Amino acid sequence: MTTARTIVFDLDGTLVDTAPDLISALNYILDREGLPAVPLHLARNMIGAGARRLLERGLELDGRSIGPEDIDRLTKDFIDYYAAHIADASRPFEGLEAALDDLSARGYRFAVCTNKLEWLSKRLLDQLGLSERFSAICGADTFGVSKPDPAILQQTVARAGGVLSSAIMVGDAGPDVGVARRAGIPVIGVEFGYTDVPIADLKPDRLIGHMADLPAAVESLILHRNAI
Ligand SMILES: O=C(O)COP(=O)(O)O
Ligand SMILES: [Mg+2]
Repeated sequence: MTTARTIVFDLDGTLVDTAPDLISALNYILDREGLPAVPLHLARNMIGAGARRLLERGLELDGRSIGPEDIDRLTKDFIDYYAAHIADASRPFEGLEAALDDLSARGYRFAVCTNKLEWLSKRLLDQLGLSERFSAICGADTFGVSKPDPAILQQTVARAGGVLSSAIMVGDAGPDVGVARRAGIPVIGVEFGYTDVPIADLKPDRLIGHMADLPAAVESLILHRNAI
């Protein structure tokens, strides 16, 4: 019996359009600190390196740099607020569930590898009714390393019961392409997510502009790999 192939997904900007709730939480903190709000279109591309980094980037926009203790305190407040509003406006990207149905019927299993905290990721996916679809949901605190460290991807695939040699990564930003490259697996980039560097410039193996195109991109990667 062969092990099911594993598709490992990034979460923010890949599975779920989380920017509205993340940026509301950021603006709640900025407002409390007496700083102006960051507009959604600017703030979207600051997502991707975890809550603390998002907050630091938000503060840097106003030329504010604060000490580690203040950042710790603000990060905690940010997470408390975000956790209470995690699925107010966040929704799966269009076509996600149909794409997962299609791929699952073809025998793929799924995992999540995100730089979000694990409990926040599980809470979000629970509230959207998506958790059951994933064999493993791993975040920046699950193994003590975050993307692009390849150890997080290796351990996520293992926790999902898969093997790295038949895994594919799907993501929207530099840490996702980086983690896949360093772990030696193919990567599909999505064009609808959050990234400061255009995803095409990061040269993923395939690029998709809509979730409906995911099954065909996966199959073409597998065909390509089998032909080598
Ligand atoms: O929340 C973040 O900053 C990153 O999350 P992601 O790794 O799922 O994109
Ligand atoms: Mg992302």
